Amino acid sequence: MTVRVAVAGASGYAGGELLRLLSSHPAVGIGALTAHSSAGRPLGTVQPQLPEFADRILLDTSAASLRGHDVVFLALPHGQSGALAAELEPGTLVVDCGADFRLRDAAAWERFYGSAHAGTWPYGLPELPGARAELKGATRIAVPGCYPTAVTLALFPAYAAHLVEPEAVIVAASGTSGAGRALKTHLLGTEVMGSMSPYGVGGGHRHTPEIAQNLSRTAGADVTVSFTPTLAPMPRGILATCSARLSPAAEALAEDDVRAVFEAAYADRPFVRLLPPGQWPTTAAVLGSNTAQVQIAVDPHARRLICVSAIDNLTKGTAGGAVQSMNIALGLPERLGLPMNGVAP
Ligand SMILES: NC(=O)C1=CN([C@@H]2O[C@H](COP(=O)(O)OP(=O)(O)OC[C@H]3O[C@@H](n4cnc5c(N)ncnc54)[C@H](OP(=O)(O)O)[C@@H]3O)[C@@H](O)[C@H]2O)C=CC1
Ligand SMILES: CC(=O)N[C@@H](CCC(=O)OP(=O)(O)O)C(=O)O
Repeated sequence: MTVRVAVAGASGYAGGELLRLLSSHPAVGIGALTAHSSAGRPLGTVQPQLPEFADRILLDTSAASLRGHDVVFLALPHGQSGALAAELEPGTLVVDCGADFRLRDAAAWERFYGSAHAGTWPYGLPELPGARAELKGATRIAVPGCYPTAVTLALFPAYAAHLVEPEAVIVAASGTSGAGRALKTHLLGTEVMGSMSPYGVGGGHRHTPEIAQNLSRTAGADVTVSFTPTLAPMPRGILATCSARLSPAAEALAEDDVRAVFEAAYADRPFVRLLPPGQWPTTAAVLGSNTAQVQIAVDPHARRLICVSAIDNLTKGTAGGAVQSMNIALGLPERLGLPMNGVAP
């Protein structure tokens, strides 16, 4: 079977990573590639790392150019997906890398994104308990944000097993590609090189409600999240350091017992790797791979559980996660076409 796939936003970072992965996916044939300001140009002029598609002319992003495919990936700025998806055939699988359909709470959407809520689609984080059943056969999928992917993978076992209190503190560093390709002053090389800086401090980042939604869904109770993102001088990668107070019952557990809970939770999640004791996740080790590395520690003095994860924001954090969800939706093997190994050094 060949699945005919279109990529909208093929000139952007997420679109480029989708094409890198889809080009070696054995069940996929690449159809239309669309863009906005780069429409009319050959893809090779904006994605020189993809020689296989160098001569493909980027089309305008419209329903007309995207219709007639089995799968359409949308890698567009927030707010662009809803109207476009509504014009595509209901039987087409639409996988949206943007945020438009991630949140269930319309009020939270309006507060953090400042526009009308478009709706809610099945959430494309297959590792979350119950997610695979929801994704199988789905024709609309909302791919998670990159920080929510890193944080949720690190913390969900603790919330699923009620090891921690419903209040998490997260500090995460991201590479600059997380902000997309469009030129932004704070991402100029001279300002970003040799420096780390926080942003969205004080609960203002739009991924805060998405992280809370994932952890609350897992815990079956409201989880409050304090999330501080930071910008790191590297092109790709997220390192998320997450902690939560141990629940009274879990305080008596040895670290090995907590570890056993995480091992069980990740047992059938091929893209999550709990590292051996003493080894810590690094962004370098997951570069270009769809793997999330996780490590945990119990801090008995502070009575907190610390969970650290590393992902490549463009692979597991966007395009890889999107392809993984596509595989499940179409009934293909979850790992098909996805790299488990990274690029190093
Ligand atoms: N970067 C990341 O780590 C992650 C990104 N995402 C999401 O994926 C989506 C794409 O992000 P990313 O690739 O980083 O962004 P980029 O800025 O790199 O790319 C944006 C793409 O959208 C196109 N575009 C721009 N404006 C419009 C418009 N008005 N209408 C239609 N198309 C338009 C651009 O075309 P052109 O260049 O021709 O103008 C380009 O192809 C976003 O929703 C983002 O939030 C999700 C998770 C992580
Ligand atoms: C470093 C950086 O700027 N990162 C982006 C997150 C990227 C991401 O996951 O994106 P979406 O939710 O937009 O899909 C940010 O903080 O806005």
